Amino acid sequence: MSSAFYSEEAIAAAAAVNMTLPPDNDFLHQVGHFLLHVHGHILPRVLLVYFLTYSIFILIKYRHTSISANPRSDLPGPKGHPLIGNTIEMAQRPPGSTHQRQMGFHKQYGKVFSLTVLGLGRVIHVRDPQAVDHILRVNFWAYEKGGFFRETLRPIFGNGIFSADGQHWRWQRKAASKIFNVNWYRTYTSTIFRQESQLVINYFHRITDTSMSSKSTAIAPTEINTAPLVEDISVLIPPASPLKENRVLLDPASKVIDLQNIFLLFTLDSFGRIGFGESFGCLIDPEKEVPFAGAFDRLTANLSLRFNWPFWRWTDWWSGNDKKVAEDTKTVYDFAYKVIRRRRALEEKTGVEGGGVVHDVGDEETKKGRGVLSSSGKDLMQLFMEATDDNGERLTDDDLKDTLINFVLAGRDTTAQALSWMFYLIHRSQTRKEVLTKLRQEIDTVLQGGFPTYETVQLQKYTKACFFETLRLYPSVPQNIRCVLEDDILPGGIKVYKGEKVTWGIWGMGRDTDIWGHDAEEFRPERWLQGDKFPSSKFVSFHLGPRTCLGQQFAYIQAITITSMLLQKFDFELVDPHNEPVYGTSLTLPMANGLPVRITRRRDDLFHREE
Ligand code: HEM
Repeated sequence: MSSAFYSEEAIAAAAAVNMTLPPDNDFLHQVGHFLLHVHGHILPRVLLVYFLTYSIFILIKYRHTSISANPRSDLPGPKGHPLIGNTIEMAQRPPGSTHQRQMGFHKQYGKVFSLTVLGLGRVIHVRDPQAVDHILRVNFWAYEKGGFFRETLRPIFGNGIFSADGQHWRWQRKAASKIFNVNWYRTYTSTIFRQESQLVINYFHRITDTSMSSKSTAIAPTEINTAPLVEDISVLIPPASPLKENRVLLDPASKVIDLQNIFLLFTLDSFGRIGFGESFGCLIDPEKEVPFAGAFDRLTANLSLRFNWPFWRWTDWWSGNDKKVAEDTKTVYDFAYKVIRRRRALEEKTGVEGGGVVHDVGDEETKKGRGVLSSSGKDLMQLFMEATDDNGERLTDDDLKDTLINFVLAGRDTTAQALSWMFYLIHRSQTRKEVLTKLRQEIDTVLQGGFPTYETVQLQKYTKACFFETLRLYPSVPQNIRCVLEDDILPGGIKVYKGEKVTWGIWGMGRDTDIWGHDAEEFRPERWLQGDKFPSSKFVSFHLGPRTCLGQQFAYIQAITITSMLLQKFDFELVDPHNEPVYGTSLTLPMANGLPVRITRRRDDLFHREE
């Protein structure tokens, strides 16, 4: 048999097994040839044409936006590059420029503008208190933190309250709300703030009263009245470590210290005691590195960079940064688990949830009969270990770890940074001298040389106004973002679609003359004393609505306590009183180079108190 269609081999193979081949006709022949031809020549061309047409379509569609964002001609904003939108510009964040740049865009495009960034999609920037109120309060459930926020910040927030959404967030909020109450502030936290402020004062006395080297500034442990509660505190205090990179005592001879660093140590030690009953021991020797604090700082700074840089997984791997993040995460987690294990052991020993720890923090002042109430209270760890969720379940060790880390972030950096900006503002050359005079007058009048308590803090309206005025100009959380869960219309008629992001710059809103009047840029605490609403709803530094900051009172009691105690005893002089400190890149608003100040004993200390 011969055939034009079948090959010799095919015919031979069919004969060998007695198989009859289908008829060899022209039609089949032609179909076969056609397919071969298409496969060999035309198909790649068809695919190529399809690919080119599709690419041109994509290039035209996303000529100014990132590939993940739907083009919107109804929104103004800086033109982006094809396919990547504004990704490159947004990734460039030299210290001290991010918020000014956002303000510049608002000036150019108005109250709303939008950008597109790979990985984030369309990000709509709003600068209208009504729109922010709508997102955070009025239509709260149409917005969430979202997967992007959670994944980017997972190493630090885990599933804690800051990154949780929906039911998981609601439960955590409910449990924490019960804890942050007036009674807890009055009997427990206020006392700890006072005791920790006293440690700072002791350290400052050593600097002002002697000429010394940085070595001799360590406070002898016996002088510390931190009342460690769970047996041996030394297990938690990090072992002796090298001198810090960020020094506290910058120049012993001229008594220059980095005040921001001191405030960070103060809030961390206070939080250690309030959070789990044990000080981190930072104020024992402020010059020594505390591994937990170092790791924590690097982690927050590193993770905040990931927000606007979609390629961080690859670049971090390439630069080895992912290893640093992993190391720092481990240091932070190890510490948290150590605290939890100790509590679990106590729980087992006592048979009571959390070990039933109640701290007696009655201090020296009570013993000296200076009218300060003896205090006792449960720490956050105890309160969270007692709590149950809606199904009656207790928190797991992982939940507790996330809770602890979330609260350290909430309670440490925010207040310490706000305090630093406040001391800068009240002492800089541009601020009226009268502000510091009024502040001191109020402190002296209310306290009469005594110690602040929960009750006296409530009377210090001017001090509180200084704190809020600081947070208006230098909000500890300078920018915030939400993911749109369902299509919505913002006040002013701006449409937002599911999956898009909305963001608002708190830093810029605090300086907006449309919101705060012509003197918006001026530090004027008096603006808080005009009405009876304190704070006003246009002030979003503590957030609004159901996710409002839970620690607002905590923060100002702490800030007013240490401010009062320091200004009672010391004069502060900025090393550079004329220039604004540069802020650093982080989730919060640190001063990139700290706050160098010269300290001396207060010249007009009317109520000299024996320490
Ligand atoms: C000056 C000090 C502080 C400022 C400016 C501040 C500001 C804020 C802001 C803006 C938020 C909203 C974050 C968001 O959901 O995107 C927030 C939430 C929160 N803050 Fe503060 N905070 C301060 C101090 C504190 C302190 C000292 C604590 C606790 C010890 C605390 C506990 C919390 C908690 C638990 C939340 C989460 C609330 C929730 O999601 O339901 N904050 N804070």
